[in-house]
Amino acid sequence: MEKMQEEVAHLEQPTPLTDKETVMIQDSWSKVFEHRDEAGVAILVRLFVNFPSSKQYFSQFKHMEEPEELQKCAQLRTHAGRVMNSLNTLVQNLHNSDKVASLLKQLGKAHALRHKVDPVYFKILSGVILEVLGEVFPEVVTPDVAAAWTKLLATLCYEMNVTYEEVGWTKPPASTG
Ligand code: HEM
Repeated sequence: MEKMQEEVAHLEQPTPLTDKETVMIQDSWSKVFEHRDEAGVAILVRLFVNFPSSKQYFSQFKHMEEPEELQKCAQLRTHAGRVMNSLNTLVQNLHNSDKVASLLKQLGKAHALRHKVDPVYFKILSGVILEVLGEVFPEVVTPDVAAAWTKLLATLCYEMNVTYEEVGWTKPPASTG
């Protein structure tokens, strides 16, 4: 049964990443990014299988259930590539806080205004990213590395919520689709 948090507004702002955390994120990401296609697809398939309501935004696979079928779907693979490339740009710019802020603002605006994605799914996806990376890259994602990633993803979720509030996001009425 799909369980998700109802409320992610008013998350606390995480403290800025330390230099050590930044280096741990960049080093671990470079290893993950060598396998970006498989890693990205594994993360998104896990999201859509474990949290089926997150498929509602994707016309091509919102009714698909089988992981093998989801894995082959072009729209899923395209979004997986976009997620991995956006995270790569974010990770490469961690020393430039203005750039990080503008990347996250752009991401939040597009998902709030164009795709109308409920911000709760950023929190859910963050958990899935940590889970899958920990399983697939256990030597890379040590507890300290996982803690640094947890902080980065919490920052992403916090900034999504700030942007969603700024653009006046309101939850659309529940769909039966
Ligand atoms: C780390 C989190 C995420 C990143 C980096 C990301 C990145 C992107 C990018 C770069 C695009 C294409 C450019 C654009 O339209 O802005 C996109 C499109 C989209 N995203 Fe995300 N996304 C994330 C999370 C999510 C989540 C959690 C959902 C919904 C559950 C979602 C749903 C969509 C949809 C529906 C589109 C349009 C897809 C299409 O046109 O085929 N995204 N995303």
